[in-house]
Amino acid sequence: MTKLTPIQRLWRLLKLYKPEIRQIYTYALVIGIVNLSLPLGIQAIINYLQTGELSISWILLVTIVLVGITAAGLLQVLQLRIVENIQQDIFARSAFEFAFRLPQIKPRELDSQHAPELANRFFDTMTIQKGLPKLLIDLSVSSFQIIFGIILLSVYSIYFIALGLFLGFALFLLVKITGRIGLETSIKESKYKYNLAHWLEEIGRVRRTFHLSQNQSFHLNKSDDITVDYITSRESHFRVLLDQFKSFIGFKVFIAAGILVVGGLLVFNQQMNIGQFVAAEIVIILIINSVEKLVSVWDNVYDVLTAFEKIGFVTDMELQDSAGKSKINKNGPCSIKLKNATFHYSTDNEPIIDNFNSEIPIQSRVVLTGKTGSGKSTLLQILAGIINLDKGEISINDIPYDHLDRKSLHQNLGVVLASNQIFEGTLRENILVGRQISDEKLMGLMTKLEMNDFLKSNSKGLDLILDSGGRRTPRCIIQKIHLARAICHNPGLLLMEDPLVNIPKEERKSIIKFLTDKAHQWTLVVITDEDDWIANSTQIIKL
Ligand SMILES: Nc1ncnc2c1ncn2[C@@H]1O[C@H](COP(=O)(O)OP(=O)(O)OP(=O)(O)O)[C@@H](O)[C@H]1O
Repeated sequence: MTKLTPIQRLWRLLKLYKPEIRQIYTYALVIGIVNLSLPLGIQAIINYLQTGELSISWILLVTIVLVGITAAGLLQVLQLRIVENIQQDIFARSAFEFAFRLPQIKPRELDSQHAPELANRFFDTMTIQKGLPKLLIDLSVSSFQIIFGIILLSVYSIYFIALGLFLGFALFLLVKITGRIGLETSIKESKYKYNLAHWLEEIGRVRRTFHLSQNQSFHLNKSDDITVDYITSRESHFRVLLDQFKSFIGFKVFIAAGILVVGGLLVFNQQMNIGQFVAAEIVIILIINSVEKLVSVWDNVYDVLTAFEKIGFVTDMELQDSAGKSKINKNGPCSIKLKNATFHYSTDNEPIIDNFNSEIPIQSRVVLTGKTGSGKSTLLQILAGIINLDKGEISINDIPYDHLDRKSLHQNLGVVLASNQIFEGTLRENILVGRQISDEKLMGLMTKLEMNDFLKSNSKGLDLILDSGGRRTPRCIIQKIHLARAICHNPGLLLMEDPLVNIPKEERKSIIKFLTDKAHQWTLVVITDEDDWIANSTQIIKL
């Protein structure tokens, strides 16, 4: 997939809001024209005043100028409303994009990434939200103001056209020369900002370790290193901004000098009256203010483009495809075949699973063993359809995984992973994860898993709120929640990674008996080296 540039990403987003942006720009155009009514009105008013008479025309002109200013203000209010709608929409889009994508990203994409850290990039949605009004309103209003101002000035004198052209060309050069380097330095600065946020999260995650080894100041030194990198790159970016600002001061002086000299000479030579001179001065001030706005918006342009780059890193990650159309029956029994299965991680050259063959009949009770690092967890993820083989074939009920509708596989699958999978939510939510199962059935299952004492010990029952990672929940209960989650929907295939290590020995036997009972039609594959599991197994696979 070809990687989009930040500017292409910006265009792609703006295209979604074409009608709204067209409205914003139409209003900007009208505002640009209406704003010129001020200098023109003042010019006419001065001319009238010079006649020494107060007339109806004078009152009419003052009224027109005031109506013009009010109309421009009202149009700006409308612009703000449209931009606010776009901002809210961007937030909602981004929230769903992240929530949808994070669980679906191909494991290969995450081989060298820490998935929770990727969520930090969501905060750049706010940078886009905040930057967009400046980009859409300030940029449009300022640009039209400059264009119309120069057109109006050119009516007064041909010299002003030259001045306008010079200004336009100089601005173009400024953007061309400093734009790319500005974006590069901004992206670099942002990289260190994320590195630091990630490191601070790591300190928070293992805070006890750092608390106990505070004397070593290791965490402070590392924070210091990243902060120095950030400040150095921020300084380079700031220098680009500063260069742009300095160039602007040069333009400002040049333009002011030009208009004062040219305007003054035109008045002396009676090619321009005082009213026109004052009007031209006001137009110039409007132009200079607009240029100033453009320069200050530029910082936002970098921020917004950088934010697109950062968010794009996540949204570019490939998602797991649903693959084929063949479905397996919900709650139906499952047999599995592996033929010359081969897999290697992108960070390793050697395959972890190399030409592996195996057959697992329906209702098997399989124990998966092998020394550490032999690839047991990897094989479990292959069986679950989480990671795809490089070579060879894996099939379930004789349907190759390539042709299998992954959704139907996941509906018929129960998985217990070794890692903690408790999220912040109620006990019920943690077990069901969106499945529709009655409380009565759930309570029956929890009795089987000997969780009644725990349920009785808290007054909230299934509505008990668990912390992220189940910080205040006993490890034994966490493991039982994982188990309940895996079997509550009576799957056809049950894959488990050391599912009972934290459960007291005396309870393990009865849970193993329950899980391996012939009454359950699931096919069970468990990574373990415990004798009780082996004693109840029908097949042992050694890696
Ligand atoms: N996401 C990954 N990216 C790169 N290498 C990985 C990844 N996950 C595992 N590995 C490597 O693959 C090898 C097999 O890992 P795996 O976890 O499958 O083995 P295991 O038999 O389950 O080990 P253990 O019994 O210690 O849990 C190890 O060398 C491990 O370092």
